[in-house]
Amino acid sequence: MTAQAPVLDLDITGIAHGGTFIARHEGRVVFVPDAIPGERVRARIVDPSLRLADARSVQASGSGADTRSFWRAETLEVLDPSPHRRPHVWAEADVSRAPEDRVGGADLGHIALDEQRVFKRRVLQEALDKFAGAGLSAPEVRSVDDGDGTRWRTRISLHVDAEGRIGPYAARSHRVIDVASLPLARAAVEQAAFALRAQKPGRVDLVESGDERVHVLPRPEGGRRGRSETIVERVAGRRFRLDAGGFWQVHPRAGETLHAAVADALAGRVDPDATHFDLYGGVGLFAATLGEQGATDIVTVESDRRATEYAAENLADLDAQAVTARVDRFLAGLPEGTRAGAVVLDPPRAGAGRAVVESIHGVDPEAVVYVACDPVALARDLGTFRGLGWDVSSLRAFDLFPHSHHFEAVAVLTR
Ligand SMILES: C[S@@+](CC[C@H](N)C(=O)[O-])C[C@H]1O[C@@H](n2cnc3c(N)ncnc32)[C@H](O)[C@@H]1O
Repeated sequence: MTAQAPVLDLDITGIAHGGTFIARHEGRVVFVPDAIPGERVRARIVDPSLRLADARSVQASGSGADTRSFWRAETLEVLDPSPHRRPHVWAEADVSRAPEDRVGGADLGHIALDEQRVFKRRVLQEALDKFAGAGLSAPEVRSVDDGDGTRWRTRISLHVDAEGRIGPYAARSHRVIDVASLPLARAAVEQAAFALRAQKPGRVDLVESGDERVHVLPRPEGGRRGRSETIVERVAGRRFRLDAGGFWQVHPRAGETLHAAVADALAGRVDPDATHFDLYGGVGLFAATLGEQGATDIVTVESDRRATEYAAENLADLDAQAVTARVDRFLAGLPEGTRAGAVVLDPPRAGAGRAVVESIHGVDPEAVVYVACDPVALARDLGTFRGLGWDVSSLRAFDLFPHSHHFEAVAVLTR
């Protein structure tokens, strides 16, 4: 018999973290992209090892051939569309194209913008309920401008394949797709992307800096990632110098939005005599916020040496120390009895983790301000803080990644 992937008609009942949606088939969870809760879709199961014969035997016996608790699928056709469905904001990601030809990176772009934010809030609420303990309410995920959610990406990565094709990858694949538009990219970034010629296979990053110049950073396969040129970003009147290829938030309003949220959280909580910590500090954005709020003794900790060097320069007018270290090791090495004023942390997607949360608890700060880019990691870490006696005194969320499942949250913890 020819192996053939099963096609099923599925009712979409929920949204999962990561930009896919949830259906159930005979009790098993099926993750389905390009769908919306309330819809009925025709979808093909894509787990490579699962073929029609296996699926039938699983269905017939209720056990046996496939023991995984979930399947993955791809939407072939929307049978009963949601009122929130829109033509995809990126034509090359639309459900009308073959699944393998749909670009990735805009996994909510088929949903009305306001409703995307409702779904993001739901994802945060479900993560809080599951991992952070009872009684926390997810806030509204607020828009940071009144636009249509396009033209915000100051940073994009394109890929170059062996045939010299340049473009984004297809969703959940490493196949380069030729596209006629990059609607989430800033206009100048899109223009620079379409002007690219003859790149070596690998990746090409494009970065629009605060002065609206676009920098092209080729990253050929096997090439060493060297230093790139220095760029300047501006937040609340302060200049931040950084490596063009180094970390900086992607949305042009992100720096101001998060700086303002952290400043609100810190207001009245900065004791000028205490030592304050900016953990996962990058080039010093929130160390500067601490300084603006009256901190006079600030330590910013970051594992990337280049970023720390820039942080030292960027914060030269403040009494700030920029340390290159892994946060877990840095905190574990603090002298016994160290006490902190406020701690700001902005970890990568994996979150801070139990050991770091316990170390922060150990320095007994006045307040902890947690800037999060992953709702599940945030919820886990909030659960750990709450288990140690901390309260979540405020939680805000910002839609800094329209048309994708990502967003940022800022939590304040006090005791
Ligand atoms: C989400 S970024 C935040 C950067 C900065 N707060 C900002 O807003 O520009 C996370 C930063 O943590 C750094 N990082 C990742 N893992 C780390 C670790 N274990 N210890 C210290 N820094 C780490 C990354 O290099 C990155 O600069």
